[in-house]
Amino acid sequence: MKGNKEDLEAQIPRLLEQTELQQSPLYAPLNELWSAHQDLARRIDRISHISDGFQSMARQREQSLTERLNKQLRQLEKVARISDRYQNMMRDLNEALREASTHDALTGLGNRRLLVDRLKKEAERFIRYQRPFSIAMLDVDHFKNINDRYGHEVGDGALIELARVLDAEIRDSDLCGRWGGEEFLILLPETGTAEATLVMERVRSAVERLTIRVQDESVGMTVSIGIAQHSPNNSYSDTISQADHALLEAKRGGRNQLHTATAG
Ligand SMILES: Nc1nc2c(ncn2[C@@H]2O[C@H](COP(=O)(O)OP(=O)(O)OP(=O)(O)O)[C@@H](O)[C@H]2O)c(=O)[nH]1
Repeated sequence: MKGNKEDLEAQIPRLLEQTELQQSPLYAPLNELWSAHQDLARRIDRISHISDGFQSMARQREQSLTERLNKQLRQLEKVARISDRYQNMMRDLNEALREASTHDALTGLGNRRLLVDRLKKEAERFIRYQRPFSIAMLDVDHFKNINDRYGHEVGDGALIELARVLDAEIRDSDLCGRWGGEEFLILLPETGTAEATLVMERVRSAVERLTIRVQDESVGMTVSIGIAQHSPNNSYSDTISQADHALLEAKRGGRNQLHTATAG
């Protein structure tokens, strides 16, 4: 069919050019038919051109839409990554803030706020279940001398070492925190005076054995300790006061010793 069409398209113009055929009655209708055919072919050509253009435009639009979507997707992924990182940072920051608000920066032990919090809970437990607990107040003897003689930095180092020993000597269920300066508080849950005295004597003796090296010198320290058992009708701060008074007695008694508050 294709071959025939090509033949005809070559043949007809050739026939129409032959002057001797122009006399034929078929000449005029053939000429007219040929012009109409050519007109139609030109129009079909134009339409297919337009359609091609339209298709490539649609393809381009489709491509640029895909590109735009991919770009947006990449941006969203980036935002999600940043948001993940931001959330992790916030979590770490919260954790650091929580740690800073409940722990002492120098020794790493719990601070006064954490101790008070635990003391309140222990006092509530006492009211509900009558579970005994004791408090030991501990103060470094003549600590000022260490600072004055070796400097504040050595004093800081001594407090860090002391905190390590205190923490190592108590039980997991006990809580040792820095009450302030060179004063520490140890909370002993489920513990009456007799048992608290045994634990704290162990602590006192461990501190006595502790020495810190300052150049060629070995520097030692001792602690005085006041113990009080929480009792009915007392608030937790009453018990702290009793332990404080007992500590004062231990200092008065010559330091490096324990004193236990009388019940009441
Ligand atoms: N290096 C250092 N020293 C501290 C810190 N907190 C408190 N001190 C010092 O601890 C010393 C406490 O001195 P005092 O209250 O006179 O008591 P002390 O010398 O321990 O004597 P007694 O308690 O009576 O045995 C002061 O010199 C404070 O400056 C600290 O974080 N680092």
